[in-house]
Amino acid sequence: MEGGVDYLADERKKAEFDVQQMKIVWAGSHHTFEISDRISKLVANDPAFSKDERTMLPRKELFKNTLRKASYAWKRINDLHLSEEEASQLRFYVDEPAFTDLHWGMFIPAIKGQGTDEQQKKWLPLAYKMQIIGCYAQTELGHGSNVQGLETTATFDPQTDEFVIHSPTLTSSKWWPGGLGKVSTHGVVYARLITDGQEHGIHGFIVQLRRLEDHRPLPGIIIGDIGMKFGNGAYNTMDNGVLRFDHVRIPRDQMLMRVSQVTRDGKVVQSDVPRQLVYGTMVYVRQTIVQDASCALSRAVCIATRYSAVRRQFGSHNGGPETQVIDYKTQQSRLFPLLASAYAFRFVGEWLKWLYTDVTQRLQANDFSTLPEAHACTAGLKSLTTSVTADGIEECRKLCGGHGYLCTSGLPELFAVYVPACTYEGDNIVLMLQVARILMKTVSQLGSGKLPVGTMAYMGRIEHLLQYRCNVQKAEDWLNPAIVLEAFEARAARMSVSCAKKLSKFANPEEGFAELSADLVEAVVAHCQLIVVSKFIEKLQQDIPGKGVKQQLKVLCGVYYLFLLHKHQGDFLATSCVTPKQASLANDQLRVLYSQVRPNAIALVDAFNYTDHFLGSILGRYDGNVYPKLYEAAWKDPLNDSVVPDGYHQYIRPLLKQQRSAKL
Ligand SMILES: CCCCCCCC/C=C\CCCCCCC/C=C/C(=O)SCCNC(=O)CCNC(=O)[C@H](O)C(C)(C)COP(=O)(O)OP(=O)(O)OC[C@H]1O[C@@H](n2cnc3c(N)ncnc32)[C@H](O)[C@@H]1OP(=O)(O)O
Ligand SMILES: Cc1cc2nc3c(=O)[nH]c(=O)nc-3n(C[C@H](O)[C@H](O)[C@H](O)COP(=O)(O)OP(=O)(O)OC[C@H]3O[C@@H](n4cnc5c(N)ncnc54)[C@H](O)[C@@H]3O)c2cc1C
Repeated sequence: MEGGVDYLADERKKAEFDVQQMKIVWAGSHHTFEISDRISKLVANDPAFSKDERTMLPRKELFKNTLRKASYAWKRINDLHLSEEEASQLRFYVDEPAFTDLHWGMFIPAIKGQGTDEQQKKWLPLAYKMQIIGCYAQTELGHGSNVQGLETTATFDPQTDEFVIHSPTLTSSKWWPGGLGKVSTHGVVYARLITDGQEHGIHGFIVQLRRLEDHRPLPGIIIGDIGMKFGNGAYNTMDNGVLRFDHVRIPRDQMLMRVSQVTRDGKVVQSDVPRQLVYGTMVYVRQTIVQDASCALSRAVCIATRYSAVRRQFGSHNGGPETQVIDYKTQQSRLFPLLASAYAFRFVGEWLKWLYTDVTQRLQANDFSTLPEAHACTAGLKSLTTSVTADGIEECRKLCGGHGYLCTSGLPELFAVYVPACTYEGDNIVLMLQVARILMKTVSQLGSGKLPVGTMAYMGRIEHLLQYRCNVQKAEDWLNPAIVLEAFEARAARMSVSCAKKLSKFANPEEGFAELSADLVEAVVAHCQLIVVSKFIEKLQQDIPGKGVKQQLKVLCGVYYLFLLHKHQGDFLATSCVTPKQASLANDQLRVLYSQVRPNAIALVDAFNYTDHFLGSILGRYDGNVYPKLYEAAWKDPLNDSVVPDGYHQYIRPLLKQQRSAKL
């Protein structure tokens, strides 16, 4: 509590579980909880990190303010000797998109993943100390999704042992990289490698963009910001940039050479590392985006849940209080599945982080066998979780009625910052189609004796899944995880097999794939939902201490999968995985679970342990003191600086005068 009366105290008393233990489950461990709790408070209590008025600042001031915060954050990180984990928590809780996200989140990982040991030794210490600041310059004006279509060229000049980086067309201008527009001194620039007149595909190059002395662009380089983006404040704190090269020369050893090398005489040598590792940074970031989805969704859900308990509308009896809107079943059926999804994404994000760490360790030992699984899981889950989260934030805004539309609710800015996650790091549909290719390949190999592995292993039981009949007889049967898993597996397998059968009728598989792409995306959604459900169920098999904690998670898990079953009952019925009667029983059980969530709802969002600073929402205040604070905030709007607005004499008075004389 941050002082004063707690208007949600009665709600908190209803909790049937140990909230402190749930906070630890949410954080992942005691250790992460301790760090995130300490650092979030450190940020919240430091006025230099205040977020007030961010949505009202003009772009230049907003950007300068972000620079100030980023530089102050760096000072705090050094003064307090924060570890890497603490530093990244600090940047997270400062909660303002900035060039540092790209420097730490993409530039450094690109060098780590694609640079040789020597290159890492040379560049990483400079980057770690922020003596250089980097961005990830891949997307161009003409191409983003189609990476092979990038036009920037890197032509090897054997005379000088240099690459010549060039933007041959307007559409080859780099366009979008965050941190590029006004800050980065360097970039990992993706370009078409050309040696001896021959093309060798897309590779990354470390290119210095600005002079370290005065920050001016180096000769042959044009850089700027691409302009205002969606929303007030929001992602406009980021300098997404445009960049053009006019025959800019860099030394040969600035091509990232872990995947392929160019020798002194211009020969291209492939190492035994797969080519796809050039895309490795995207796999890394997609994995962090899945973790971030649970943060963004939980944040919106926390706001909507607290406000739904404060807000009362209709239903007063004999002058008593009106009904809290959270008690309306329609409110619960919109809000609680999102609450459950936030927890589900938390656990699948945790698992994905494990998978990524495992793949990285294998890659270091030259074992590339799990790379396709990592690509499929990161691409599919990034798509699924960001789409649900973006829609979920908007649903939370609607759940807060009119006040949700105010900037002071925090929801408009959260939405504006979050929605591009459906596009960056791979457009969600484009990524789903990548997973579809892998799914179809898996189905086509089923007869060959090659057993599917990892998250596709269930396909290995295809005969059984095609014959499966669900044996749910009463609503409570839907609480049995084994029954649920089989139903989700059968649905996903049948949808994939159905697509594969249709595909096989096309003489040209590429044409068939294009024609069936909408159906394929639906099959991929079913496959990805199965992954999330199965990881939630796996989580429940762990030892989870704390009174009532596991029980609450079971309820949320049930809400998550039964909501999906209800929402996608068309899929389940069309594939004969469940009967109409069983679908109806699932919905009956879902209603029972909603009533079990209700008394715990506030405690379940308290378990996210968000400070009021981080939430940035009057509606989501911990103490529920919404109305006086909304009233107070309105008066701080610059429009209320004067009683009579600027422009009155120019525009309003003449209008009123003209109407008066017309009447007379
Ligand atoms: C308010 C809060 C603010 C503060 C928040 C702080 C906390 C934030 C935390 C997290 C958020 C992170 C924020 C990030 C900021 C955003 C920055 C954005 C950056 C970008 O957008 S960078 C640019 C990203 N671009 C893309 O993603 C492009 C998408 N396109 C592609 O990936 C590819 O081109 C393609 C895969 C779609 C197609 O490529 P290509 O034609 O070459 O390939 P195919 O022929 O289809 O496939 C060939 C072969 O390769 C396999 N493959 C493809 N990709 C991969 C991969 N990545 N890894 C491994 N393998 C891959 C594919 O399966 C094929 O295999 P087979 O040959 O069939 O076996
Ligand atoms: C806020 C933000 C930050 C970004 N930061 C960076 C950065 O730091 N560095 C960087 O390099 N890039 C960055 N990007 C660029 C981003 O990665 C691309 O915008 C993204 O990969 C999508 O590519 P695109 O813009 O080419 O979309 P397009 O591919 O042009 O998509 C347009 C439409 O076409 C559809 N489509 C495209 N291809 C297919 C297909 N094969 N089949 C079916 N439908 C298809 C898409 O689904 C979409 O509906 C950023 C973008 C944003 C919005």
